[in-house]
Amino acid sequence: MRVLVVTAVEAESDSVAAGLAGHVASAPRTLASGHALTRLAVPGTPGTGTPPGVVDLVAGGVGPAAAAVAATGALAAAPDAYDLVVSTGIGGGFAPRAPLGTVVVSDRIVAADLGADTPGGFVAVEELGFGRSVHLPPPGLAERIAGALRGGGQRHVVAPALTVSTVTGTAARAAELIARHPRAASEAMEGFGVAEAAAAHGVPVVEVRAVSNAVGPRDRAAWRVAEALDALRGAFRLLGTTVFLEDL
Ligand SMILES: O=C(O)c1cccc(C(=O)CC[C@H]2O[C@@H](n3cnc4c(=O)[nH]cnc43)[C@H](O)[C@@H]2O)c1
Repeated sequence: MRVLVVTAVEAESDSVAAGLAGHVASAPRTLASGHALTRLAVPGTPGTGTPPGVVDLVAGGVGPAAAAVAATGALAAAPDAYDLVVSTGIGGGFAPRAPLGTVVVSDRIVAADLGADTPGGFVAVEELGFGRSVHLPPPGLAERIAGALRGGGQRHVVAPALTVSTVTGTAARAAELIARHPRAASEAMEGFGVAEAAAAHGVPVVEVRAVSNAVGPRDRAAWRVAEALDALRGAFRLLGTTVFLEDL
């Protein structure tokens, strides 16, 4: 399978690369968007019929717009080159569903603040008649990814992944989001941007987040980024030997 993996920062894409055991990395090439794309050739498993895979990595920057630009740069540079796009990196977790270190696999990718604030509360963009705020991964993909993580003992949850442009910093905001999205497990800033680019190019998308902090009152001291990056590496180690080498 040919997979495009979009992260926000290099530390996240480095964790993904470290997890894809046995890969052979090419020298980075620069996309027209200015982003560096690194290609990993992931060997198949001889004698099992598992084909080799290709994973391209791009660190596109923080936020949905930057992520959309980077994903579009890679997708437009190689039309029909990808079977799947993955938005991944660290993210906030909604307690109690996603404690620190949990890997959240999206069954929905939601732009949680795309809409209008009104006296009656938030109105999503589709209710305003201007488009969409939800993208869905292919049926069954999140469960297949979860199966690979479960097999490797990685703590994980299949749930909606929220995308915001402003990191939640209060309990009230966290409560507002979970009231609108009761099953949500993660909050990050790039997923929906990557999903929009993938949809525009007709390529399936999924989001995979490793929880670095609790969504709620701002407490930077409580963030556990290194642990989350390690969980991300572990998740992609498992995915690189199973899901990423299968056909969608
Ligand atoms: O609150 C701060 O002072 C602060 C300082 C530096 C960076 C941040 C970020 O929020 C980094 C956002 C970056 O990390 C992802 N991320 C991780 N946890 C969350 C979260 O709880 N909510 C949203 N995004 C999160 C995100 O995808 C970005 O790439 C804050």
